[in-house]
Amino acid sequence: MSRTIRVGARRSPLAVAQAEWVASQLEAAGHPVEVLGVDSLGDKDRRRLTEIGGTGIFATAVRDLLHDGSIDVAVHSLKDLPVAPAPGLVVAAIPQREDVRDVLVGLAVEQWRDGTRVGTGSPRRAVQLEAMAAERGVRIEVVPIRGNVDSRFRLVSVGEVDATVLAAAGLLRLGRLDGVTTEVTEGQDREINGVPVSLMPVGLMLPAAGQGALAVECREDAEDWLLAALADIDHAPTRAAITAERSFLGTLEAGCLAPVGAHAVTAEDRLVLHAVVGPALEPGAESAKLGQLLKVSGDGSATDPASVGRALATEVLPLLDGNGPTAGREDG
Ligand SMILES: NCc1[nH]cc(CCC(=O)O)c1CC(=O)O
Repeated sequence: MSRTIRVGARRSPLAVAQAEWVASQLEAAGHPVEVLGVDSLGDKDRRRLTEIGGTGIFATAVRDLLHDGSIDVAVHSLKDLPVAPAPGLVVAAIPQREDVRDVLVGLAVEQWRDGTRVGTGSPRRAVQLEAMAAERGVRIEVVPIRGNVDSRFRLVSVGEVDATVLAAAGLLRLGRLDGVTTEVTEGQDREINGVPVSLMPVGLMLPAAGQGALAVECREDAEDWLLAALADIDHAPTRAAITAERSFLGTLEAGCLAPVGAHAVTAEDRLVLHAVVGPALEPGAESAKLGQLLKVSGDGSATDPASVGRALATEVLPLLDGNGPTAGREDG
């Protein structure tokens, strides 16, 4: 017997938009749905994520409601979800991924000079931004910022930083790239509220494992009709790609906030995984270790994506030489 599906997510504008999107998918399949917002510690605490400690702070509050039965389904950004499975819960659906790329918001790379201030709280983005700058012979200053999409945008508009990096998926889900997305090609500048934006090719800025994808989670003892409803919105190629990316991350034992980028693409029965591993580096710290930015690729069968991720990580581990991503943590 089916009934109204209660979908819970954090109360941030992006999390709510994501939950509404999942709700609309379920509604289209004929299921009545109700969306509930949940307050989480990660949203209330304004310190840097690297200071708060613990992984999955965004997921915990929503998961608590799954456990106590006040919601049936939780919607998370996959890239914020720890790799380790949550006891008693299952990721019952991974819907089709949104654009996986990052967007450069503000001053274009060609205009970066020594001392250009680029804001990001993400070690993954920081190491790649610094490498891009180094390639052009300039030293930028990476400024540790965080906050939601709108507040990060504002820091650029008011000149607090010259540029920042945001996930295209977040901007798209919030409708910020509406009307421009189909025309925006990589590197071609567009403007949002007078601020230039440009999609960064994955060859330049490798996204975080799981970026652009959602995890739709429920209790493992959920009723069959609910599991079936969620299975209907699962997207097998996205699940395979994410499985490879996360098994790479998990094998490196890098937290979800580590300076690691991973992006998998499936083509028929094959899966190709590209990854980048940076030195354990605090944003804003002196980055004399840029030579350690390691770019690797591997491929294998799309039917066993976890082993593709594991194999690539196993190749990388000896190269890290004790300087790899330890408890490095990432805000994006
Ligand atoms: N870490 C914050 C976060 N988690 C998910 C997204 C965007 C949506 C996505 O990547 O799926 C963002 C914002 C950002 O990185 O710009």
